[in-house]
Amino acid sequence: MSIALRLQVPERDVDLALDVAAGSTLGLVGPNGAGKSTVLAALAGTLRPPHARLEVDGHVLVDTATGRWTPPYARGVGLLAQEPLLFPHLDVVANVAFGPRSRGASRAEAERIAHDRLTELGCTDLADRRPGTLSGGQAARVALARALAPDPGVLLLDEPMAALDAAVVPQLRTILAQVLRRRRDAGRTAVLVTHDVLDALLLTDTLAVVEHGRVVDVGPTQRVLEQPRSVFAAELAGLNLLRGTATSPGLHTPEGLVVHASGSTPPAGAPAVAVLDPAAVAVHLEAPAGSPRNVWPATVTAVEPRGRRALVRTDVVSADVTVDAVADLLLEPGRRVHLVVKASEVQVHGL
Ligand SMILES: Nc1ncnc2c1ncn2[C@@H]1O[C@H](COP(=O)(O)OP(=O)(O)OP(=O)(O)O)[C@@H](O)[C@H]1O
Repeated sequence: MSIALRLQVPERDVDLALDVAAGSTLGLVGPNGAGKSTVLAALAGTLRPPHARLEVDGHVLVDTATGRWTPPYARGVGLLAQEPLLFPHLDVVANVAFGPRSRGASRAEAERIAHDRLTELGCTDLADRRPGTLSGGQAARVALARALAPDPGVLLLDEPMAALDAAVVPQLRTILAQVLRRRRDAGRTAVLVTHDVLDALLLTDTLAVVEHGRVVDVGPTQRVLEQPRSVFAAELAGLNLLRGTATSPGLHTPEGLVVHASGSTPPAGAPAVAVLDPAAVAVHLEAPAGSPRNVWPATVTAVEPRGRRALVRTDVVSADVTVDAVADLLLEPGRRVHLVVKASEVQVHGL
């Protein structure tokens, strides 16, 4: 099912358009308060936006210009929220059977569907349990089975793994990837809100970056993460991003930083971003003399240890260095340093 959404919610400063191809999974990423949940609520029908048009599979479900409004239950849209939200007084089968039952399936048919979904997700053994007796990971799988039971054309996933123990996340991610693959083959569509780069890479085909209620970048997930055009996507991918204006050797930032890059660059004067891996950034206390490389004076703002290495954040870009280097150079917030980066490690992309 394809989705075409135009959405304006002025009181939330949301004004955006999103298109999802049939059979694909769109990821939504962005800072807190950017508008991701607002998009899901508009798709699910739990929010009645002042200005919106929503087409699913060519059918107009919402059009505020004509007064058209399709209530949530008639949209063929399923939602998996962060919390499982299972009915505590019903056993697992009855929870999963609830959707098909309320859409008119007989009790036997709804239970058959519920058992099929539980089998698909490897949790038939939970069928007779009450939600209160399930672990977080088990409850998440049952909640997924319940969301899938009515076979929604569009599945909305609102950070489905955010509330889970880190230990069970990889398993649920694998299950979700299998489910989405099967649904994709049937032309079913999904929209996933996440803060996790692995979720984005493993579960989504297309990634949209939402900031301040606007889509600031959208495209194939790998492109959005590897050639980020927004600071948020760069951070998500663990990369540095500098915004500025393209020049013949690279880029100038509004703060006066000169960035030398290699490879093709956009025409001089065009708005552009420079992208570089923190592992390509060396930290020195003195500027190396006569270096043909990028040398940027910077001040350390934070040091984040990560095993044998540490991410040294500065007011310019971050550097990924060994913990030995942190100790030898006495790197700590406030320390003045010089960051050194080869031009061949910097890519400049037009915006
Ligand atoms: N029920 C509501 N009523 C009014 N404003 C809201 C409501 N929910 C969210 N907002 C506002 O709308 C804007 C977008 O919020 P939204 O929850 O959609 O962002 P988000 O990207 O999902 O954030 P998060 O990652 O924190 O969940 C924010 O300014 C928020 O304060």
